[in-house]
Amino acid sequence: MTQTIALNDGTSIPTIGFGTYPHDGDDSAANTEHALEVGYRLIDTALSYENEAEVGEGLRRSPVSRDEVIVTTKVPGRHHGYDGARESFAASAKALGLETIDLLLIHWPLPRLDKYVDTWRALVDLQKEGLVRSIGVSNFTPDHIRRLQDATGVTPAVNQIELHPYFQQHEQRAFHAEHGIVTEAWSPLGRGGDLLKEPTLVEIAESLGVSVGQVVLRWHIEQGIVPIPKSKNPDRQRENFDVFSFSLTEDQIAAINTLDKGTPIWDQDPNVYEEF
Ligand SMILES: NC(=O)C1=CN([C@@H]2O[C@H](COP(=O)(O)OP(=O)(O)OC[C@H]3O[C@@H](n4cnc5c(N)ncnc54)[C@H](OP(=O)(O)O)[C@@H]3O)[C@@H](O)[C@H]2O)C=CC1
Ligand SMILES: O=C(O)C(=O)[C@@H](O)[C@H](O)C(=O)CO
Repeated sequence: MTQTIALNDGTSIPTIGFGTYPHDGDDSAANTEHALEVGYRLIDTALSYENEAEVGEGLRRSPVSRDEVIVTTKVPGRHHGYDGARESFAASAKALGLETIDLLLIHWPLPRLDKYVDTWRALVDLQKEGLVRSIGVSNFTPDHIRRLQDATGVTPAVNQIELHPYFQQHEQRAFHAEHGIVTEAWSPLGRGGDLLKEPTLVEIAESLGVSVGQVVLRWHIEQGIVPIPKSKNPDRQRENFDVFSFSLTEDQIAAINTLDKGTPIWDQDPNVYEEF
């Protein structure tokens, strides 16, 4: 059975999800279908990924029942504002072929536009209307989240942020813990780069007889962080989900915690980064 983590709105989500961007021209439908076969029950997409139709097709092809799957999508910068966010929801739902979306996030805050609070008001209403089950944000700093709370009284259920052993985001996570926000980790494997060759991780992986990727994902899960690894490779999709039959010791977690460089791998500061 899928392990889950509670959200602050009374629902829950699986402790690991499946990222779907980018699939490099591959068949997102086949990837989604295979991910469901492997056992993933949390699927991450976005209007901007331009693959919602294929993700929806994968859901329909799969024998896994719709109500077992949490489908996440996101409102991009070009749809910020109250009406824009509602239009974004409608476009995503249509593309996915779904009447309701399980988790809708604001993709980036784009503070210069100063529309993320109105965008949030739309998500709050969509949730009240039963069109969206849970609502959250992505790439929001504590200041951005405080503004949402002050304006609406509604705290996001989730904040999806870059998070891996090289960028551990301790302050942001402490803020989330204080406010009952679940942290989702994008690029949990550092996009398969140098992180997976890191000697400390290689040593831990060898001692446990698992892969470095599995160690990294287990590190997330053991700290209550929900990783959403992406893979277009069926074997790696399976490997990344196979992280529930071993655990890390406190010493191993402490050793991984020393790897934090304190800076993101990509130059995407949420205070200034704009993606439309
Ligand atoms: N909210 C946001 O702003 C953002 C959200 N996201 C979401 O997060 C998801 C994951 O992040 P992403 O940036 O893709 O990075 P990941 O850290 O998930 O890394 C994906 C890369 O690692 C490779 N890989 C996957 N599994 C393994 C493994 N076990 N061993 C070695 N290499 C592996 C993949 O290659 P291959 O496919 O060949 O296996 C791919 O190149 C995205 O798909 C998207 O859904 C991502 C960025 C920003
Ligand atoms: O993948 C996403 O969700 C994004 O927000 C992208 O911006 C991603 O970070 C990227 O590909 C940047 O080059």
